[in-house]
Order: sequence, then structure tokens, then C-alpha cells
Amino acid sequence: MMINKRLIGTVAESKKYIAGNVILQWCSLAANIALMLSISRMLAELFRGSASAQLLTVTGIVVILALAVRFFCSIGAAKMGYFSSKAVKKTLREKIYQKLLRLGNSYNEQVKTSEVVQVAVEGVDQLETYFGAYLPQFFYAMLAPLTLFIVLCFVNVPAAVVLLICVPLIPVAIAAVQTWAKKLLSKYWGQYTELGDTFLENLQGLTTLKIYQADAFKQQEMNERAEKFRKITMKVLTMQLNSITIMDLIAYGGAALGVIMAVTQYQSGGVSLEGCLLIILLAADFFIPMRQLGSFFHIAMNGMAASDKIFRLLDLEETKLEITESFPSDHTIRCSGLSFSYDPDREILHGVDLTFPQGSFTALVGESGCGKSTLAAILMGRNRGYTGTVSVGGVPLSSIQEESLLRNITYISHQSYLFKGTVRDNLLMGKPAASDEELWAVLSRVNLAEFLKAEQGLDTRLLEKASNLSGGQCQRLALARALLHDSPVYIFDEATSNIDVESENDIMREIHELAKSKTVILVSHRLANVVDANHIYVLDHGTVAESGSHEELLSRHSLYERLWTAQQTLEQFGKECAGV
Ligand SMILES: Nc1ncnc2c1ncn2[C@@H]1O[C@H](COP(=O)(O)OP(=O)(O)OP(=O)(O)O)[C@@H](O)[C@H]1O
Repeated sequence: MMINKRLIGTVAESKKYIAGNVILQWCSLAANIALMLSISRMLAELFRGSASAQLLTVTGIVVILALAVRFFCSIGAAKMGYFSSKAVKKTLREKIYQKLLRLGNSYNEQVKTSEVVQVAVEGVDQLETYFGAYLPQFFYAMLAPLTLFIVLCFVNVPAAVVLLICVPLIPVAIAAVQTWAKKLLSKYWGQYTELGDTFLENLQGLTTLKIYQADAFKQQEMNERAEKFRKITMKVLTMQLNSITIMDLIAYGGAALGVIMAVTQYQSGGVSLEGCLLIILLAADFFIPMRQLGSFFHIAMNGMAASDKIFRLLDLEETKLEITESFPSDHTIRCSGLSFSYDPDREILHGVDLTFPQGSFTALVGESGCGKSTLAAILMGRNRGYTGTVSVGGVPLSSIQEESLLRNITYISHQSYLFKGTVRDNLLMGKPAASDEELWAVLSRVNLAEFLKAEQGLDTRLLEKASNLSGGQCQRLALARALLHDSPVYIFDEATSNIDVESENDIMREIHELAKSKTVILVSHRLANVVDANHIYVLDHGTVAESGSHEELLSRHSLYERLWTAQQTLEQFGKECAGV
């Protein structure tokens, strides 16, 4: 009945709160039994006309005491539920976070970021109710009917037996609905996320939709999806309401049966008037806990689905612990027979051999989709499932600790991430101890100092993803941060794509400057940027088509020369058009 031992074991701390919750609910039940016992005795005496003032006083005291116990117990139980939920949220979110840290740089190979966010936020929230409400109710729903059965056995055994037998009919009814409900719920969640994705995409691309007047069509598409979702939501609600009706029928039917039993037993002299009244007053209590459990059932189902997702994430294979090597001082990088595929049936790199000597300036060029960025991601430790060897100073890349690798190789792509905050905050990520003078010096190198001086200097605020800066300014700032990082190896992956010529020239000038003292790997589709490289690898469909210096490659009259001529013609044409 949806009790996941592994899940409970994972949040062991919650066990004591669940136990506390059950004990408090049980105390409340005991107080209720005392209350009903006292009331039924008083009613019987009143009926007989022999109620004494003393009995009325004692009943009054018992009523007040029992109500007070019930009040404090229900507050206590709610508190226990809260503590248990708190422990679950804290423990599971910490575990997910630690797992992500252990998965490291390459976590994206195994799980999508959106899934991690969904699991860590919504998934954990769903388990909060599972631990805080469903689990305590599950145990209490077993304990309560047994307690009442024992008490009523002292009053009248046949009535107690009939009531106890009727209780399991509720879980049987729940189990009958479960198989159908599971299928329906998984369909419901599928449509829910699908609708959410479409809605978000259309909202983000609204300007584009307006430009191409495709918004009406997209609206119609979204309406159709929303209508499908409405229908399935109604189905889920109908299923939930129907199952509640079935449970109510069993619960109140069972209680009515108990009442009938009590009355017939009273008529046949099998039970006293007090006993008969007590059975009538307590009959409903036999079923209420199980009925309550039934209404938590749907929450528990969602909790189970969420826990499956959480464990799938927690069970992902991790980087091996024996990875202990530091980044070697000789940082010549060698790839030999390197092959890589994202999908098993489509190989992207086919056994390439490349060398990036220490202190050299090497370029990777080739047509779009030939595998340049894939190679850069392998060198950064983001793509791990390769075959062949990649080594740094003779040490396999896979045995170098990720932290050490990232401290020694700085990667700058065309979409460098800048965070919301000040320019200073972003720059200090590169070198936390840097002084303001150092920050200004590096900003001057990337030609950003003047612009920032006209703003609020280092305290200039950046919006999320630096949306208040131009593309060129973002890249200059990202380069400044990378220069502060001061690592022996730099990889520039199309770092000057989609930016203005002036920014491109500034950035390229700095890259050339950097190449005098560091190992620089430059991935670029624009060949004019790689003319000065010591060595150029030309990739073609995942293989090294040719390599050499710019002059050597031109003299071969092969692929490089063809790409070079095509680009030169295009750029010349562009200049002429601009001149006209
Ligand atoms: N995450 C991914 N999953 C599956 N396939 C991918 C993934 N990333 C890239 N690819 C595929 O791998 C091939 C090489 O992509 P890569 O980004 O390395 O090329 P590139 O040479 O850097 O291209 P560009 O110059 O256009 O950036 C492409 O065919 C692309 O479709």
C-alpha cells in the first residue's frame, strides 16, 4: 500500500516524527473513547431517570479533560507532520544537491537540467505531504480500528467483529481503483508538462510569432491542447470523486451496520443500554481513519511518482572516486584515436589524433557541425563517454580531478554566462582576491573601462544574463573574467560569434596576446581569425582532414584553401556592399 521502504530509510529522521504523530493521534482516540464512554453512561442513567449530580459533574469533568487532550494532541500531531515535512525537504534537497556536485561538469550527459529543477522543487514538495500526512495516517488507520475492536469486545463481541470486518473493504476499494488511476494519472502528467512546454515556448517566442503572423495558428494549437488537458482533468476529478463516493458508501454503510447490530443486540438483551449507546457513538470512528487515508491516497500516488524520479536521479552513475590526479605541470594535450557519439547510432568524432603543445596557439576550424564544439567539451570534461585516449602531460584526462581541471582550463564560449549582480561580482568569480586596480586593468585590456566609467563603474548592475549589455559588451566582460582566472590553458569556442566587428577585433587582439604566454585553443568558423595560429586542424565530418600552419594549408590547395577562398570572397563582397 504505497510504502516505499527505501524512501523512508533515506529520510530516517522523519521516522520519529511519524511515530510521534501516530502516538498523538492514538492518544486523541483514547480520549475520545473515554468521552463517549462517559456520555453513554450519563445518557443511559438519564434515560432510566437515575442520574445523580455527582455523575453529571464527573461526566462534565471527563468531557472537558477529553476535549483538552484532543485539542493538544491534534496541535501536536500537526506539528509532528510539519517537522517530518521539514526533514524530508531538507534531506532530499541536500541529497539531490550533493549528487549533482558528484556528477560534476558532465551531469548534462545523464539528466536534463529541466528535470533536475522539476525533481528538486515540485518532486520534493509532493513528498512533503506523503511524509507529513499519508504515512502517519497509514499507521494510525491500522491502529485505530484494532484499538476500538479491543474496547468494544468488552461491550459486545459480535458488533465489534462486524465493524472490524467492514474496515478492510475501504483499502480493497482503493486497490481496485489504483490500477486505473495510475494509468490515468501518468497520462494526465504527460499532458500537463506538454501543455506547460508549449505555453512557455509560445510565450518566449511571442514576438517572432507576431512578426510572422503565426500567433493565431499557435493560439488555436494551444487551445486544442488546453481543451485536451481540461478533458483529462475532468476525468481525474471524476475518478477522485467516484473513489471518494465508494469509500463513503463503505464507511457510512459499515457504521450503519454497526448501529443495526447494536440495536438488535440490545433488543435481544445481548448488550446493556450503555453498551448499545457506546457502539452507536464509536461505530463511525472505526472507519474515519481509513476513509481519511483514502483521501490521502492520490497525494501518495503523486509522491510515489516523484520518489521514482528522485531515485532515478540519485542512482545515476558517478565519476569514480579513484580520480585523484592533479592537473600536470606539463600541460601538452594529446588526443589519439578519439571517437565520440551522443547517440549510439551516430558517431560524431571518428578516431581523431590531435596535439596541443604547451604554450602553443592551436586552432580548430571546419564547417558547421563537424564536431569542433564536441571536441572542446571533451577537453573540458563535459563529454565523458569517448573512446581512444585524451591525455594532459601524459596523464589520462579521465584521471584528473574535475576541480583541478576546471582551475587550469578556462573555457569561453559564444554564450558566456553573466550573472545578475554588479560587474565587480561577475569579475571576482575569475579571481576572488583581485583588487579594484586589477579589475580596472583587465577591463581596459578588453576596452570596456571607458563605458563602465560612464556608468556606475565596477558597481554597474547587470540584469539576469546581462540583458542590459550589448552582445559585444557581454563577450568583452566574459573575456575580462576569463583573463582574471589566469589559467595555463584557454579554450575559446566561437567566442566572437554574433558580435560587432570592433568587439571581435578587440577580443581577437587579446587572444593573440594571451597566446604568447598560455596554451590557447581557438575554435572558430572564421578563418581570418586563425591565420596567426601555430597549428591549424581542419575538421571535416568528425575527422581531421588536414593540419598545418595557414601558409602550409593554403599551399595544399585542398579543403582549407577552398573554405578560405569562399570566406574571403564573401567578406570582400560584404565590404563592397557596405561601401556602396
Ligand atoms: N547534445 C547533443 N546531442 C546530440 N547531438 C549533438 C549534441 N550536440 C551536438 N550534436 C551533434 O554533433 C555534431 C557536431 O556538433 P558540434 O556542436 O560539435 O559542431 P561544431 O563543429 O561545433 O558546429 P558549429 O560550428 O555550428 O558550432 C552535430 O551534427 C550536432 O548535431
